Amino acid sequence: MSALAAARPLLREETITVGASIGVALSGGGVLVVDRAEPKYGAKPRAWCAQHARAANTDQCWRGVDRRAYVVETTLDRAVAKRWIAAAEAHGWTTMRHHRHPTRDVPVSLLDVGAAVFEFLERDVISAVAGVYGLDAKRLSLNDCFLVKYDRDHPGLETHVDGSEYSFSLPLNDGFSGGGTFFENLGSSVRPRVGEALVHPGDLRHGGAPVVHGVRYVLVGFLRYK
Ligand SMILES: O=C(O)CCC(=O)C(=O)O
Ligand SMILES: [Fe+2]
Repeated sequence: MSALAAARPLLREETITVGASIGVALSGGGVLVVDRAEPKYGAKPRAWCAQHARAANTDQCWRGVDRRAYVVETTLDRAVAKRWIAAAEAHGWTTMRHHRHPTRDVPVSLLDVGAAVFEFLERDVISAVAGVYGLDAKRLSLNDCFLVKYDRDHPGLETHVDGSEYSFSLPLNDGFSGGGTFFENLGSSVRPRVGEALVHPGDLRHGGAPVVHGVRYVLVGFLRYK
């Protein structure tokens, strides 16, 4: 089944051409961009890179990668992201949950805003992962989901693989320098905008690039596919 057909139940059947890629209007209002180019060097149109992977090294990344990461648009806006950050700050953080690669985080399930976050993820992010990778959305389940805070005390996260089939991360703020998600195979970091989600196979080696100034908040989730 094609990526688009697999994602159809959650999509309006409108397609928008973005270079050689196809953007599909999500029922929630976002646009899912599905790259249809062959994963070979030079195949990706510049316009797509410029629009959807702006902060990455657009000449090198997203090309020649077998199992690629994607940036997709969501309906998350800054005001909502700010509420999620405030809820996490009100709750407090721990570094005890991820033993091998400790982040300073807090599980979304412990936050006041938990239900709204899960609804949003189901509607916008899990459906996008299914669409991008050609999966059955009903077989994707959220295994862990947490907010991470990076600052001078915890500037980044070493390169690693997640114990997930697919992972996603959504930036919740800007106004910091450095940061972003580093991908070993790209040799560079991707810094999506607030409102975009970065999605990738869990075993694509990546890390949290060190924040140089300011604070970076991200929402991270691990998906199982059964
Ligand atoms: O900070 C990031 O962008 C990556 C976080 C991450 O890889 C993780 O929490 O497993
Ligand atoms: Fe990770």
